Amino acid sequence: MATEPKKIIIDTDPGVDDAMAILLALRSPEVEVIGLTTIYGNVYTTLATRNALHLLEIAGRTDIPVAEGSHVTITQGTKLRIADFVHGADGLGNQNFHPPKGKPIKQSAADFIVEQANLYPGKITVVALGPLTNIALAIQQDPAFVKNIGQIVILGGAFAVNGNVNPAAEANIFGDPDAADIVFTCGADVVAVGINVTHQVVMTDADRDKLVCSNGKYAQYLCKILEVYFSYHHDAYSTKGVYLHDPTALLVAVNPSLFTYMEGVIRVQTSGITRGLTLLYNKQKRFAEITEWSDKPSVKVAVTVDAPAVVKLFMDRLMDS
Ligand SMILES: O=c1[nH]cnc2c1ncn2[C@@H]1O[C@H](CO)[C@@H](O)[C@H]1O
Repeated sequence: MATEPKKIIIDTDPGVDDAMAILLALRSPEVEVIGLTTIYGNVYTTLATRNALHLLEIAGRTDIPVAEGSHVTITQGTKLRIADFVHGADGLGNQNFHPPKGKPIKQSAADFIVEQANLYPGKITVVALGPLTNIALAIQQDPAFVKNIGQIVILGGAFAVNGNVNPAAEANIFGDPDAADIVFTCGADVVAVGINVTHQVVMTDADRDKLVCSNGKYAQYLCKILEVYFSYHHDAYSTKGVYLHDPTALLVAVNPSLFTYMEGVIRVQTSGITRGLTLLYNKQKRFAEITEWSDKPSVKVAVTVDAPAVVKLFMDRLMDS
């Protein structure tokens, strides 16, 4: 069974759970990480780039290029919502690591994504873990992109549940709703994993103790940066653990059969009090009138997850590193 690993680009705003997802990807033989692209969200883009380079140095994988992404939203907005209260001011649990030695490549994130999709038509999966600005830019930049890109896996949205920024909106979609609407309706093979799914995947305090006790190099690193993320969850959600948002979405690229999916058309609310709301039309009713969902392409949306299997895979791969 010598199947080629799937080539993935991780578009990321590291971020504690981004760090988890990146390290998990590097420990997953099913995928080959061919690049990291950066975006604002959990931190500003400049810091996201620095953290991406740092994580690759920790992992000994400085062969993987980092391309810096947009500093503004797709509508040139500069008033960004940064979730440093979830991850620490440095994005990685306030550890104040040394600056990385490496530098990002000259290409922008969107240019890199477009180039790779052209080089390997149908073969690249983008795993988008932050606001969708870079992906929307790639779509706008190259009319052939939606045909060339293999799949876009999106961590984002809150499907038929409350958001985590406010009751309407999930953080990544709220970060750039206009970009999200472009990506969801672009016609590419898109899979969305919302917080209705990731909130089922909890790494408990006991799991963290197991990581602490293991000799895994990546496990040890993660334990250093986890404190802020854990205490935020204890305060905000009264859970005895943290949500594994980004690693869960990454596992859609690694092993899609850990999830079940439905299909439908997703539109994003771009203004008003429900800005950032994701609304899935499941096509069960044929409406008499033309709607804003009519004639838009369908995407896949994760609906259930084998949460124990996801947590186990995450733990096993990080402890065995
Ligand atoms: O309460 C929150 N507010 C803002 N961002 C959050 C919160 N919890 C998690 N994340 C971040 O946003 C993505 C999931 O929506 C995750 O990447 C997580 O790191």
